[in-house]
Amino acid sequence: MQVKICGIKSLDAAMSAVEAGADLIGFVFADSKRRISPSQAKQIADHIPSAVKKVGVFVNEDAKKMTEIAEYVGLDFIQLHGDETPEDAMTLNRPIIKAFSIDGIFEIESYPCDYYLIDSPSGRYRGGTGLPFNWEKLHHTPLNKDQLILAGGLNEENVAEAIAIVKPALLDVSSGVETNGEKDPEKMRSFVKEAKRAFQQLKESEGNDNIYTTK
Ligand SMILES: O=C(O)c1ccccc1N[C@@H]1O[C@H](COP(=O)(O)O)[C@@H](O)[C@H]1O
Repeated sequence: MQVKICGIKSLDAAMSAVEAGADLIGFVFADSKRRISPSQAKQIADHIPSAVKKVGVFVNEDAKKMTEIAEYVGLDFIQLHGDETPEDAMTLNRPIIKAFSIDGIFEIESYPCDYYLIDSPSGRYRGGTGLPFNWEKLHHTPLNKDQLILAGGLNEENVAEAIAIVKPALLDVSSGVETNGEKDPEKMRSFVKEAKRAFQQLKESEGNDNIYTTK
């Protein structure tokens, strides 16, 4: 299981996310209090080890512009967080993360993407609401867990329960690792530590279940 820390706006925040153990970091290029320009993102991205993947978050952006920004910044993934059509996604030059609201997951079927990100319904902006949804709703959805990213209001207190219920391949967090609107190094460390601990515990319990059921 991997952790993405989204809404990175400064080199300090990016380095703290890397030190905390984030596997991916996200830059928001959409209407948001976390919006960053492509040139600011490039200055940060140039200092990030290549093992940490860089994700650009877009909302209903022109496909040609997304491709240009991805090339310029050196993005590893494009995250589509709006109403982008499958045709839009197919023209892009990077692996795709497609965000769906928990209220719109019926649209997931056959969308051409590498990961499905399930988020809470939009608030003022299309994402980054800091609000969790009822994770049990995902139990009734036949999704490939290897492609599933869970987002929406995750934090150090609720992440273990979220992992136990949803068992996603990847977690995405933004608001839950901030204090007064800025990324908080201590919260990022605690979040990643707790997420990895909970995942390890889940793996061990599933391993034990397997041993038990094969006896
Ligand atoms: O973070 C934002 O401001 C944002 C704005 C527009 C689209 C997506 C955005 N972020 C994504 O929102 C979710 C959940 O964030 P949170 O943990 O609830 O704050 C996550 O996928 C971010 O990538």
